[in-house]
Amino acid sequence: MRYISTRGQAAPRSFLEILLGGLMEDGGLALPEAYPQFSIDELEGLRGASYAELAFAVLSRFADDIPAEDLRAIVGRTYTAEVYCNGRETSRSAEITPLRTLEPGLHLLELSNGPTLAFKDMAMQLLGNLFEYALAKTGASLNILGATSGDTGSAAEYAMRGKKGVSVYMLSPWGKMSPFQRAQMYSLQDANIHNIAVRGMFDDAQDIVKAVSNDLEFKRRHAIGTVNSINWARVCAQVVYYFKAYFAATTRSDERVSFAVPSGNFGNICAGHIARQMGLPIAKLVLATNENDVLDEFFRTGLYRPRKTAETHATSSPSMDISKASNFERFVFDLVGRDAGVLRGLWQQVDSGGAFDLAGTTYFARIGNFGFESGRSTHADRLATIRLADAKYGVTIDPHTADGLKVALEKRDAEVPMIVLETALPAKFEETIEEALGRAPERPAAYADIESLPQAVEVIDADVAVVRGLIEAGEGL
Ligand SMILES: Cc1ncc(COP(=O)(O)O)c(C=O)c1O
Ligand SMILES: N[C@@H](CCOP(=O)(O)O)C(=O)O
Repeated sequence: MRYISTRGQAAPRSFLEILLGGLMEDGGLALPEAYPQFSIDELEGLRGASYAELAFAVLSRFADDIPAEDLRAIVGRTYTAEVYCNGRETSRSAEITPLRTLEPGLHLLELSNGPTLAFKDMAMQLLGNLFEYALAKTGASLNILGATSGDTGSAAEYAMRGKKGVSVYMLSPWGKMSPFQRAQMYSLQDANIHNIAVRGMFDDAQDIVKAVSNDLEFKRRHAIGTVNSINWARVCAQVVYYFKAYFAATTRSDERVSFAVPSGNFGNICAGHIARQMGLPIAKLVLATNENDVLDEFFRTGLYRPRKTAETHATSSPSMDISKASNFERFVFDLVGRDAGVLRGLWQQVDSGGAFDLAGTTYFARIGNFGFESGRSTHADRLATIRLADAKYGVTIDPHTADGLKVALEKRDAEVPMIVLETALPAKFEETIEEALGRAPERPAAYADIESLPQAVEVIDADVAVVRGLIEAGEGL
C-alpha cells in the first residue's frame, strides 16, 4: 500500500515511513492511494471476531510493510482486557469497546475504558507499540511533537512514557483544560515527557506543530514525529472500532447503522468516513459540534470558515474547542474527487487565514453521497442531555458524549440503529457533571487524588521559535 499526500507534491510513502514521519513533505496529510474494500461476504466472515482479530483484519490492509506475524503480535498485546478495563472493569472488558444499548435502536459505544479514560487510548496505545517496533528495527529515536485540547496529550504521554528512543513534547492550551485533564498530564515526571502550555487555544498549538513539521531541515535533524490525527496510524486504528460496533449492533452484514460522533479535530469521524469508504454499511455519519461550530456550518452550508483564536469559545466540552480541524483536509480531498490541485487551492486560502465556500459547486452537490449530517450543542443542551441520560437510561455521560447524544436524537431514523460514540468518561469533567446532576461522577481508584500531585509544565507564548528551542534543549539533557 502506497500513501499519497492530499497536497499531491510529495513522493508516495509506505506505512512505516508515514508512521514515523507524520506530516507529508509538502505539508499535506497522508492517505492510501485507494481504500481497501470489504465485501459483504468478507464482513460476514469477520462477525464474532475478537477486537484484536478485527484490528489485524483491518490494519493488515493498511500496514502491509509490517510482516503479518509481527502485526498480529502487536495488536494482540495492545488490545487486551487488562489495558482497556480502567475505571469500569466489567465482565465485558474483553470486548474492549462494549456496546451499551440505551433503548431499542439507540446505543452507546464505550471507547473510554483505556488508561486515560478517553477514546484517544484506542489508537494511542497501538501507536506506542508501533513506534517501539519501528524504532527497534533501525535503532533510531523520535521526538514526538503534539498538540492537545485535553485528551490526546495524556493518552500520548501514558502510551509513550518510558518508551526507549521516544521523547514527547506536548503543547496544551494554558488554562483551558479541566483540572483533571491538567493533572493527568502535568503530574507526569518521566524524563522523556515534556509538558508545554501555550497561551492561546488548541488551534495555536496545532499551528506550531505543523510549522515545526513543515521545517523539513529541523524535522530531519531532530527526527520529529507526530501523535495527533495528522498521523495516519492514529486514524486507521480508529477505523477498527467502527467495524467492532457494527457487528455488535447488527445480526447480518447487509444491515445498516448510523454513528453520531462528537467532533473537534475531525479525526474520529474521519475514521468513520474511511470505514464507510471501505464498504462498512454505514447509513449516516452524524457530526456533533459544541458552540465552536465551524464543521456544522460547513456540512449545512458548504462554507468552511475557520475561526480565529479570539472567536473560539472556551466551553464545557473543552476537548472540542477547535476551530481549524486538521483532518477535515482528508475528507475534502475525497470530496473534490482526490484532485490535489483543487485541494491545494482551497488550503492556500485556509492557511492564509481565509475561508472557502463550496456552496453551489459540483463538489458540494455530491456531499449527500458521503452520508454526513451535522448539528451543534450548547452548554444548556449538554446539561439537559446529561440529565436525560441519567434519568432515562441510568448512565452518566461526559459533556462531549452529551453533545453527540443530543445531535444523535435529532438526526436518527426510525429503522436504522444509531450508535453514539462515547469519547470520554465523566470523571474527567467533574464540574459540569456536578452542575448537571448535583453530584460528582464516579472516579477510578487510580485517579482518586490526582489533582493534589505536584505538577510540572513550562508556560510559553504561541511562538514556534520557543518550541524549537525547547526541543533542542531537551535533546541536550
Ligand atoms: C473527549 C473528546 N471528545 C471529542 C473529541 C473530538 O474528536 P476529534 O478531534 O477526533 O474530532 C475530542 C478530541 O479530539 C475529545 O477529546
Ligand atoms: N481533542 C483532541 C485534539 C487533538 O485531536 P487529535 O485527534 O488530532 O489528536 C485532544 O484531546 O487533544
